[in-house]
Amino acid sequence: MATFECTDCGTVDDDVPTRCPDCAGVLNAVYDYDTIDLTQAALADRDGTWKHHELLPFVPDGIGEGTTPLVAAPRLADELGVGQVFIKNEAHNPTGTITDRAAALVAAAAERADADTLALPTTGNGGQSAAAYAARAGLLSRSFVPSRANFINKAMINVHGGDMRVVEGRYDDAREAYQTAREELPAADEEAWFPAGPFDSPFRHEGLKPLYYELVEQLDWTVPDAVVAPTGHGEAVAGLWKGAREFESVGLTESTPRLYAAQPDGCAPIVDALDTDSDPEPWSVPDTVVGSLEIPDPAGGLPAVEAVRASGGEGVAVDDQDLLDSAATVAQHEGLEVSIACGAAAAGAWDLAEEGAFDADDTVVLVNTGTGNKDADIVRSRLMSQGI
Ligand SMILES: N[C@@H](CCOP(=O)(O)O)C(=O)O
Repeated sequence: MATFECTDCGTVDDDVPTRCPDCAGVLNAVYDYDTIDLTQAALADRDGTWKHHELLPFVPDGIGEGTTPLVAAPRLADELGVGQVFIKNEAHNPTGTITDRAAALVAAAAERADADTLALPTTGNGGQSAAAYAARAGLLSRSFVPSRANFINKAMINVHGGDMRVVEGRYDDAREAYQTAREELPAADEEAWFPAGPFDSPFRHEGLKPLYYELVEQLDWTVPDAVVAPTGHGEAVAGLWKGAREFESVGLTESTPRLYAAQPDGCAPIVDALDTDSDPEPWSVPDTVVGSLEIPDPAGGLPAVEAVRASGGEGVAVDDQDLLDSAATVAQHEGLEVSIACGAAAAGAWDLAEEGAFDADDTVVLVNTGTGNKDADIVRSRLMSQGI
């Protein structure tokens, strides 16, 4: 059974909370790991991404999220000069993105809280996921989306029946519009809107940690040496680290991987904090082609920085041109259509390899956060500008 602990003041709540009732800090689900009896053999007999139910607050119904392929990338391994590279391919989620994992648990939490609406500011993917999972649960979704968001995200929010407010500008403009709308809600409606944005509740980052559980089992219970994850709000990195610590706590593994947070250099507050050994500061002029990673003031900046630091990894910031080229290289060398966010992880892995961050026998996992289809026009434009 989970209780929820504030990462700022330590207050514990055992209801279905969103932020800390005392200080509005970020909450984390905590479990009594000493009482959890999980073995590799027992897990081999279970199916599905939510099979580690002892390590979850509850199990959502789901629509096929998770259990995504871990695909070997031998040419990348050669190019990086490491033992093995794998790509955890989150493109296989129902709406083609890692955020489906988060939305599945958030929708289940909203039902338990008797809310009727998932409400969030989003760069696009989170809104599409929320719209899909809200539809499945018979809830409404209200997404506040910047005008620059991906066409497919916006179209599919509509197709799922979600309410969408397109806000002129970038993610911070959408977030401001969301906050204003929340503040203007009549008191009677406040409870109806379940906050479904990153770190607005303990459930989104909690929903991401099975990604780590899966990849360890897919590697035949070997802990990878390094995981490189595209990083915006820090949800994926925080979820990966929590999963890694938990598997170690319950005795399923004996070590944890080094985590590397990859961000575009046009918006890299988490990498900057890691490089300067400080807390994340809002990025003043965000400007990157990767809309889903253009998060100047990440909701999970501190948890992400702490996770990367504790893991022994580091941050890596990459140029837009390099990350687009890297997404195309993964498509051309490994046949996988990855998001341009994953292009940041791939470009980051090349930079990390060059600086000697990996050993020759390392197993390195890159997280592909979503389908390349949503970004096809951007990568294609880059290739055309090179005359390809
Ligand atoms: N959500 C992003 C990728 C990962 O970002 P983070 O917010 O979990 O750090 C996406 O949709 O591409």
